[in-house]
Amino acid sequence: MKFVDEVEIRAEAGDGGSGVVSFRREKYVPDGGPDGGDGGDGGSVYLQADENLNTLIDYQFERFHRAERGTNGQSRNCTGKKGEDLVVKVPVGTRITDVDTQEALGDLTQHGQKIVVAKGGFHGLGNARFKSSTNRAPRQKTLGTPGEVRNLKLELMLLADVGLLGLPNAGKSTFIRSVSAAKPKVADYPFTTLIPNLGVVRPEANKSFVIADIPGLIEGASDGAGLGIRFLKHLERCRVLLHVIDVMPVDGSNPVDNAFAIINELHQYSPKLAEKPRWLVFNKIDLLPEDEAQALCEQIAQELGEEENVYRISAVNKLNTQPLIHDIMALLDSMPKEKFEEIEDEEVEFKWDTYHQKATKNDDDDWDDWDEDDYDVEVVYER
Ligand SMILES: Nc1nc2c(ncn2[C@@H]2O[C@H](COP(=O)(O)OP(=O)(O)OP(=O)(O)O)[C@@H](O)[C@H]2O)c(=O)[nH]1
Repeated sequence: MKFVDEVEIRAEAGDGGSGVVSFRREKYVPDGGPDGGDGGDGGSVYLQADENLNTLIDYQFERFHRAERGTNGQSRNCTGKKGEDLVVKVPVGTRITDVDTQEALGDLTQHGQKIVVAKGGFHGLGNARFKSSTNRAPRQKTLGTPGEVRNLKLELMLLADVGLLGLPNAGKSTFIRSVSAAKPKVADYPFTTLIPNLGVVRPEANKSFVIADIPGLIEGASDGAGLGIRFLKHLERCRVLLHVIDVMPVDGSNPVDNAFAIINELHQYSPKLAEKPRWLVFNKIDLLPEDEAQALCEQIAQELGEEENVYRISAVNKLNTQPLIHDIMALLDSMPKEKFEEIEDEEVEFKWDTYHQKATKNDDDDWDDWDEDDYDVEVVYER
């Protein structure tokens, strides 16, 4: 299972500076020779892995990355200045592909690893370079070459940092929509149409985390069918759970009973997930006057035996959501980072159950003439 963060950027290296034509002119030196200097090389664009980043989201807002061009040469044999390189930081695990040629340029798998994605142009030559015994006053020079320009696709496998729990209708999707800055792509879902809701939350520039709904926790996913187990394996690596509780369920049910139902299900479903830090998020507090909402949430939290890390929000109105996401970011920053390793897909066992031979073949038949129509092959696979 993969959550893929994907962005396209454009990397433009600097052009090389051109060489110049110039001659030495000094008093009392009548025929000063050529002194036109070379240009400077253009700067290149590099991508470098940085373990402090964990999504590519910043590059959705910042697509163009240009390195400096080299300056032209000058008289008195002065060489132009080399254009400054540009180093673009990306998270460890980023895969880079050239969009136009589909060429894979590489994977950045270690902190600090750096690759050049657009090479700076080469400098042009000044006329001093063309001086020879036969041509003492050359008027030749060359131009700098253009810097490389590439459209790049950056892809990153994401881990969900935060898992959302809650009954249907508690407001999980609304919450993800209201706090997220982008939606990563969900790839690889061959067996299901049940797509988890995902969002990248970006409390400030260069800081982000991934939040994921836990779909089907209640509706029988514990039988292990399809997505349930695979998704759960992925989520077992999230670092905090948010338990979203509807303070005013439309069906008139009791929020405490509802919360206990989720907690029980969680323990049954995945003891590993049940051990994660779990914060209570009371949602839809806009439906009640403030003091009533506060009293009700305190009472429910008390009945659940959870006094710490309790939040009251209205996902629809984005009320109090900012302090919550800042606290999550602070918690995640304080925890050690998990490295991404792709979780192996559940094995599908192929069982060749029936293999009927229709035609009778003699041992001396030529097996190269094997024709699959001669056989009635049935494949049964069991999960
Ligand atoms: N008044 C109010 N309504 C809300 C709030 N948050 C969500 N809702 C409403 O509650 C309903 C359910 O919200 P969803 O976000 O779809 O809930 P969900 O938990 O994702 O539900 P499932 O997708 O069924 O799991 C929608 O009609 C929302 O508009 C809120 O803060 N205040």
